[in-house]
Amino acid sequence: MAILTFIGAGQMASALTFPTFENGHEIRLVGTPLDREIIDQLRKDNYHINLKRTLHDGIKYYQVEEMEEAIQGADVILGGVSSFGVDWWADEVLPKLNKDVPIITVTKGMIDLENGDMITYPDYWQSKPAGKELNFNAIGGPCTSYELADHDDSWVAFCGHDIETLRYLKQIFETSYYHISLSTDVKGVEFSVALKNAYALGVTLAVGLAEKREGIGKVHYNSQAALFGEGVCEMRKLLKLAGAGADNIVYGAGDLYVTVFGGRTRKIGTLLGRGLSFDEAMAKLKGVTLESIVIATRTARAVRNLAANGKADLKDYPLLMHVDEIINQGKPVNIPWTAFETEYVGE
Ligand SMILES: NC(=O)C1=CN([C@@H]2O[C@H](COP(=O)(O)OP(=O)(O)OC[C@H]3O[C@@H](n4cnc5c(N)ncnc54)[C@H](OP(=O)(O)O)[C@@H]3O)[C@@H](O)[C@H]2O)C=CC1
Ligand SMILES: O=C(CO)COP(=O)(O)O
Repeated sequence: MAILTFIGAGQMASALTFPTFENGHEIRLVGTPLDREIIDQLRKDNYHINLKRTLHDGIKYYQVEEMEEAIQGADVILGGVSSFGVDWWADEVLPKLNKDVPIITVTKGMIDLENGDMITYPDYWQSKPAGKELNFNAIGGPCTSYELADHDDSWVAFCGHDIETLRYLKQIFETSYYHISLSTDVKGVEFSVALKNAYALGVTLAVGLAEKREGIGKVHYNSQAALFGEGVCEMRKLLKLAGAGADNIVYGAGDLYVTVFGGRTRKIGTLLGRGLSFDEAMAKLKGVTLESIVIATRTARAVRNLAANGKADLKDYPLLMHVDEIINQGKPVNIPWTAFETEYVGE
């Protein structure tokens, strides 16, 4: 049995208590300053008010001021914040961690630098003085929290620089329904699953466009599939541009699929496709975790910066550029269909 301390009691970290608790480990779930109500309710009856599932009886719950007690004696630390909590995690959590205890984080995203370089969250945390000596690992791949809690079969990738640590983590987390590949290509896994959030917004514009034409609830798949194909194509190019292994597209494409059908990003793409302005759509979704906006903005900015230095061609990313125009320049949805067309002539 190992002692696992999860810091951040959002939906994904809380869903991961299912495989790990069922494997017989001691689970300590610590809330962020924003998770107070979640922890209060869990302490009463194990019910998670955002995940909308009852967690296993026996999990230990901690408010943020009890974090140090929860970290004492832990064998693994799991980071559960979203992109919006990355700096809180860097400032408030990293200084309390021990270099001999592996860390695994669920946060999907990346940070772009002024020169257009893109860095993963594990690399960002490692660049902090308190993170220098820590052993960061991360989870990527298609896995909605509520479906994991329901024991639907899920296949993800654990990535990190040390394969022995990854193997150790895998035997702690893996169950008959939570399947884990391992990869030391951290950039590849992390970028792939970060990018899917930008493109999930792009694909789900088609959901809203069909509803705008034919009424709410009307579904068409041709247009969604066309945007999905273009999205995967652009993600693959972006992986190469960022210096990451393009084979990792397998995790990003799977993640794009699940997010289009079951993720929160579907909500914003659909509203924009129906014709709401960006501000109207955001107002309707107040309180929903929408990382797609952050990732699309950062990715488009990185590509524009690289293009300005002759290292990228904006014409290779028409869907990303259009998503950026919609969310950052207030432009209406007008899918650039002809920009997706290609011509291939064999040898
Ligand atoms: N690796 C994987 O397999 C998967 C990863 N994910 C990713 O996991 C991450 C978390 O997702 P999920 O749990 O669903 O999201 P939630 O919104 O449920 O949880 C986010 C967590 O981050 C905290 N947080 C948000 N903003 C701040 C802040 N400014 N300071 C401190 N803490 C903050 C939240 O507090 P509060 O609850 O109050 O907002 C909460 O603890 C995301 O990056 C998501 O993309 C999602 C699915 C699968
Ligand atoms: O990352 C996810 C599934 O793998 C969930 O995506 P959303 O944040 O859009 O819900």
